Amino acid sequence: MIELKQVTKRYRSKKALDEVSVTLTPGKIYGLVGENGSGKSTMLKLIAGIIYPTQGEVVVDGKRVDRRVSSIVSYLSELDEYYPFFNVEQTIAFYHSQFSDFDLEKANEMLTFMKLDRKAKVKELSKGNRGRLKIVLSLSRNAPIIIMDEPLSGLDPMVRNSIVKGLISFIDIDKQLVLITTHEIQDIEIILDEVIAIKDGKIIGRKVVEDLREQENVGIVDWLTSIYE
Ligand SMILES: Nc1ncnc2c1ncn2[C@@H]1O[C@H](COP(=O)(O)OP(=O)(O)OP(=O)(O)O)[C@@H](O)[C@H]1O
Repeated sequence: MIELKQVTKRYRSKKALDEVSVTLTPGKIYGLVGENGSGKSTMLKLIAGIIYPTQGEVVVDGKRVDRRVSSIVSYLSELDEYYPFFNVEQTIAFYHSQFSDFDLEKANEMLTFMKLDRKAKVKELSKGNRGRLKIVLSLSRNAPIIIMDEPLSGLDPMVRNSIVKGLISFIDIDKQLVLITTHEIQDIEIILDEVIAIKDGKIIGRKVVEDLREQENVGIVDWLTSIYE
């Protein structure tokens, strides 16, 4: 479970999150959406314990986050954070050595699914293939919480669909809580349980995706357009 309690985060004079309170429960895939600079990455970094709130508290699985919580949170950052001279196989082996919950068998299945060349040097991979490798690394962990910052950015529109289908088959939805930020809302809509909209550091709406479809007969983009106006 993830709880943000009245969380404000300031970077010098800039308020990136403004008294945000939200509770996310296991067994669901959440989408966090909002314009550039609305505070999405800040929220993910607070949950991962990479940065800390200016006010309020972040609680993950019952514990106040006061340091990096990499043992329970698998965090896929927006940035490329691996050793460029390693090849794909060596990168997988490195992650396996770092995280006790890293599932080598799952990683190998995902590499095959993503059609990644195990011998290719990371620095020589295309942006799209680096994106695929990042997804493999983060989903290969049997961590209770998976947070992914823009997992589809840089991926070709033609392959996004198959990657999204892959995401769902490699997430253990009975046990894991997944939080994804994305601008590619339409591509990811199919796998989301709930969507949370953020604007200027405040949560301005939250919906169960099935309710939007069944009760309001609209998709996420229609709903976002209506609340952002
Ligand atoms: N390290 C930092 N120092 C100063 N300001 C920052 C820092 N990181 C983020 N900000 C500012 O905080 C606000 C929220 O940034 P954040 O990266 O959380 O937004 P975002 O919703 O993830 O944006 P994007 O969709 O562009 O990735 C922005 O105005 C950004 O410029």
